[in-house]
Amino acid sequence: MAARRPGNYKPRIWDDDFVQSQTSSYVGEEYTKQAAKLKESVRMMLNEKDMRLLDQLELIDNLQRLGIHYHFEVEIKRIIEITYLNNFDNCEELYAISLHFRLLRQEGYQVPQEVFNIFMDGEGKFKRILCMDIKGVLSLYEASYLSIEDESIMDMAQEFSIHHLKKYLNQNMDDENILVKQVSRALEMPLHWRMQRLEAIWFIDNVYEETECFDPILLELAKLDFNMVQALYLDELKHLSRWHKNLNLAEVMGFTRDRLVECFLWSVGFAFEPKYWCCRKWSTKLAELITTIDDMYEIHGTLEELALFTDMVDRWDINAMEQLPSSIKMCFLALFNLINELAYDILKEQNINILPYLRKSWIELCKTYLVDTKWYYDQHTPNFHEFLDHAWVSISGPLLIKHAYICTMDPIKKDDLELLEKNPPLVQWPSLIGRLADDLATSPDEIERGDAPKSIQCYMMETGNSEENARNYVKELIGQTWKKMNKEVLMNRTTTFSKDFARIAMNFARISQCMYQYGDGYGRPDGETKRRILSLFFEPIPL
Ligand SMILES: CC(C)=CCC/C(C)=C/CC/C(C)=C/COP(=O)(O)OP(=O)(O)O
Repeated sequence: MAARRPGNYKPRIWDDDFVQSQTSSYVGEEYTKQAAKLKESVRMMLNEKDMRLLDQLELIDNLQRLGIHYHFEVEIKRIIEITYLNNFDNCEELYAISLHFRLLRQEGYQVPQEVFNIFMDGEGKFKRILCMDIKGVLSLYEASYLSIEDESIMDMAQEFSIHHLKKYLNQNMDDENILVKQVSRALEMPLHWRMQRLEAIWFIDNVYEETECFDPILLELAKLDFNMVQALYLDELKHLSRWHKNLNLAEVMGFTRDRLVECFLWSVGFAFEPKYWCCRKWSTKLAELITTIDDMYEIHGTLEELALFTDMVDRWDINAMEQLPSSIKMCFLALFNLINELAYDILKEQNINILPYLRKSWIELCKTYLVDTKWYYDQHTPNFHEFLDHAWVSISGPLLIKHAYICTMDPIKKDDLELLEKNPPLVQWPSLIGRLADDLATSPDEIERGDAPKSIQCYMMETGNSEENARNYVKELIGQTWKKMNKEVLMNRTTTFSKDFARIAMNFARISQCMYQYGDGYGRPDGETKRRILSLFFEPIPL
């Protein structure tokens, strides 16, 4: 049965010649020394004994927003611990309590929602007078996104703050002041959901200099560090671009999206810190390959070919390859080689054979793709929950998160691997958010191409609701899933994984929401995605 149909994807924007021609001057000892000096000054600030607790929290908040907190993990951990023990009992300021709540929950401390009781009136509502303090309301708004399920005070806080921030924005629409900018951006997407690296550029460019606690040392370090890390990313990208050119898979396949640099953007959103190059390298390669395989199942292969491909992945068997057309043969061999190479690297470095484990996650993904294809041929529209039950796997989140574990953890723990195989909440929730964000953005193109129905269409078919209602429902579900993820990850209830890995897993949700924030930033990468790539990888911040 022939099934090939055009994908109608936009061509790639960045080719290898462009990437290799780029240079950065932010390399070498001179910059390293300058950065080390600045870091020392910041460390002294963090260690200052007489600093007020609130000033310390503001400093941490600014370091995080500026994207340089990763240099000061030990100092930040110590301050947060002290702050938790001191409990902030004497403070009655909305801004401060909310900041305290957000920063502590972010680090996994179980600050109760009742800390906000002092801001409630006799009817159990937030006092109206608070709306005079917009800085405080904004802080409350950001804090409310650190909530978990069944926290009615936090739900009220979110509703209250959204209402008053919108009102403030309407009344100050033409004002250029810093608070207006911050409120407008926050309402678009809360800080807790944002990709950190892009947030750093925005904060450096638009906000920090105008804040009350501005410190030129922090700004200098933030700009310098950003440019030095950008130089590092450029080297990584050159390496990956050479690999991609050599592989030549997307070019030969023809029908698929060719998105190496965009895949690297996903990977930087996943794990931005310089020490995670191994994770960026493998996630970029995997994402490139998954994209090709996703397109193969969705638009290129026939059902017979795809069933055979799935079976070959299941058996990890190159002997059956001859029965496949050459494009699909190439795809299988590329997959086979890449995964064996990763397993070889880990065996070499850590003396663990992770191949059986990697294979399982590929089998899981390909089998899910095949179900999609069968639904497409049978013209079957699953109900919403039937769809979601498998679609959080088909977004490839579980595969990427599990591979990220392998690339970031040393030593890899057998117990962790066994737990990850069961797709614990730490894997499920970020993947589900990725799926829902993708469906919100890609459904118009998918309907036009005649792809299998995704969550929006399944919800509409099942409930008879309009597209707008379906979209609102999906947005609501994203919010609920964040709360579940906060509970599992931040409150550290069931996860035994390290905080670093938990953060990387959560970042899968963040980078997905970022990529699909203004439509399909991956399938159509010539708009906001292009601008983001330029500023993250190719344009240094002027010092
Ligand atoms: C963190 C990291 C490295 C992430 C990489 C994410 C990535 C590029 C995955 C590949 C899978 C994919 C192409 C999803 C979107 O396509 P689609 O909208 O066609 O997906 P669908 O067919 O499943 O709806």
